[in-house]
Amino acid sequence: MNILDKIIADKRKEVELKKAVVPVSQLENSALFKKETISLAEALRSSKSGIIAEHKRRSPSKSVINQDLNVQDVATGYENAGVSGMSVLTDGKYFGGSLEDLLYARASVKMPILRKEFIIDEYQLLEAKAYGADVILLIAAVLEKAQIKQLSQFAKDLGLDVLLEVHNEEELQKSIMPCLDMLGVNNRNLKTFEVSTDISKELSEKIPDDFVKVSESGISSVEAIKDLKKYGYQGFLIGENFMKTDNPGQSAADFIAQLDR
Ligand SMILES: O=C(O)c1ccccc1NCC(=O)[C@H](O)[C@H](O)COP(=O)(O)O
Repeated sequence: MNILDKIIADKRKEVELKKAVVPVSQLENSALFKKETISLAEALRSSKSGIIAEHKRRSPSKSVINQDLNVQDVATGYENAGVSGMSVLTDGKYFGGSLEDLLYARASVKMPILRKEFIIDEYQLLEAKAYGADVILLIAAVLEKAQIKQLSQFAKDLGLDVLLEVHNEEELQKSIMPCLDMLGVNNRNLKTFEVSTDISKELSEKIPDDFVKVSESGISSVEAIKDLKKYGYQGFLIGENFMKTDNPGQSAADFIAQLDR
């Protein structure tokens, strides 16, 4: 079984357990559930940097990245640096994240926040809303076309933006549908961990212009972003490059200063 299949198998069990412990009504009655969301797609359309900076403690491909920081400091640092949005990994087993991380990030910043999770069930979208997310990720590699349609429509009904992630043309072709806001190309093959921004470049012309294009993973240089902008990308999801430093906010600020030069 590859890592993605393992993550999804665990996620199915986790979601069923959570449903038994925290009823939907509890999520719907939370204060944040009623909060208006902020659109990441809009922020990316109007923003110069387009950086979506991620909070990521560890990962299956890199093991530990940084376990010593608190999420509020990371979030505030990113916002002060001028990123367009933040991504918070909420998976515990493989990434060391949690829904509490999302809650603390939400309490610290006003910018759009993406719940970075392996979404397979509407329940997780209710959780995303209840814990303060503005955006959710759907991964085409683990969802049928009908599920993408159902989950993205449910997210839109909750006022959440939808970022749909693909890694090849087949995933892209099955995923193009109106209720998505952003189309992300993951430069990391989640089955082999191979990383190359060439896949973002290859798929760029096949993504219709009405979607905001986001390039995800393995981005560590300003030159890579300048290059990807030529292919129409407006969003750039960066995790490890900032999180591996002692001060991710400062690292993002230095990066954005170079982009502006
Ligand atoms: O990062 C991994 O190793 C990984 C493995 C399996 C599934 C997902 C994985 N990452 C999630 C992400 O999409 C990245 O955290 C995100 O795009 C940022 O990537 P990076 O800038 O390379 O940290």
